[in-house]
Amino acid sequence: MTEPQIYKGLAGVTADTTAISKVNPESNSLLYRGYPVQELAAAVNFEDVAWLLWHGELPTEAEAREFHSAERSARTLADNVRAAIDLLPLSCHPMDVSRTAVSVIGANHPKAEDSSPEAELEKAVELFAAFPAVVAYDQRRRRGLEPVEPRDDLDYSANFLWMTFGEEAAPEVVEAFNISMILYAEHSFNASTFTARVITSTLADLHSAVTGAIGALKGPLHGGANEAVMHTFEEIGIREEESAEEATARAKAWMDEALAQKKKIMGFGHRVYKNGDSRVPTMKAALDGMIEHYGRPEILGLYEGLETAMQEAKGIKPNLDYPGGPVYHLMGFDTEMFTPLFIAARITGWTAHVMEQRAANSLIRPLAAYNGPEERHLS
Ligand SMILES: CC(=O)SCCNC(=O)CCNC(=O)[C@H](O)C(C)(C)COP(=O)(O)OP(=O)(O)OC[C@H]1O[C@@H](n2cnc3c(N)ncnc32)[C@H](O)[C@@H]1OP(=O)(O)O
Ligand SMILES: O=C([O-])CC(=O)C(=O)O
Repeated sequence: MTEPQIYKGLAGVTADTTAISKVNPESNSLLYRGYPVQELAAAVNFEDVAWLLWHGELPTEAEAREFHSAERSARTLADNVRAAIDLLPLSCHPMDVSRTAVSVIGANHPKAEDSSPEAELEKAVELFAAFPAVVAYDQRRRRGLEPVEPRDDLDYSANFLWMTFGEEAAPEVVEAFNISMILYAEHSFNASTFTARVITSTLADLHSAVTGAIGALKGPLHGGANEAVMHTFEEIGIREEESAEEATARAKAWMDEALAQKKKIMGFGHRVYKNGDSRVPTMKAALDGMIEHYGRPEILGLYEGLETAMQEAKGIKPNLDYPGGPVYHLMGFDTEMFTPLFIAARITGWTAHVMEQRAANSLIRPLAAYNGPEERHLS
């Protein structure tokens, strides 16, 4: 009997088709429903990208008006979601809070077991609209602050920052946040999206799929890397009084030492892109803007020091989480909140994939080559 071919980590395996996004490592490009992501990031707001991912087209003016109003009216957390969050200890990770909150939001839904396309879209919109309040509520409770109610005169990104920090963010900060949400929104069959599709393939409901996807996103080989990048910066030491050059020198020395110890450095490398992540130039430009806005050249020094030392030693390039972490740090989020921010963005891609999977479903159930003991008996 011929041995089956094993594809460890499913690397290189094409599992299904998708019309939602195209990741092309050869041209180093990423298309959402055909549109280059950097064009979307420069021209539209995140709400409209969410619509695009769900519907396949950007909204018309009338559709946008109606959708923006639906999103603004669904931003408040139900009392039992707040109560569930309050029950969780402050020692738990914000990703655990996010996972629990999505589960409770799902349990609350009057159409929890209705998986018709209409019900599914309704759930996706409501989750998209409500989730920022989970992040903001958790960030504030960790700082001992009262929650801030949403404002329906602000768009998604401006309101997110308002609910988190209790003050209106500067337009350039809102813009950088909007760009980060768009870049994080969707990336084909990454581990968390595939998890959502596996769960959907059993005909489970949308909130179960998103809850499972959050679990897959938490790990540092996937979404948890944006938090891990910041821990690297913190370990090297963020010294506001330092020049970019001094920070670069310390970062390079840190990287050389870490690589000599054969450490894996979070924020570098990618399963699909081997020549640089298509989203990094756009996120790096947003980071440059935030460094200038907040007057923090030492962050650029650390960034460039690590990047250069990694390039020289191993030729491995940064992924989206590398500029993503410092962007959220400069905006004022606690490091542990970075991956929940990734959730807020990726809810759009996950739910688009849930709907695509359900529309042409086949149970996802691969084979395994058994390599345990031969058959044996108790006596
Ligand atoms: C938004 C996102 O989810 S992007 C991904 C975020 N994740 C990270 O940043 C975590 C750090 N990076 C990694 O662990 C990997 O690059 C992954 C998991 C993202 C991709 O992994 P794979 O495609 O399986 O590549 P793999 O881990 O086999 O790496 C290939 C080689 O490059 C090395 N390598 C890859 N990434 C790194 C890294 N970040 N630091 C050091 N070495 C690395 C590996 O050690 C391996 O070397 P070897 O051939 O000498 O053993
Ligand atoms: O595609 C991947 O494997 C990981 C990634 O970059 C993402 O999910 O954005």
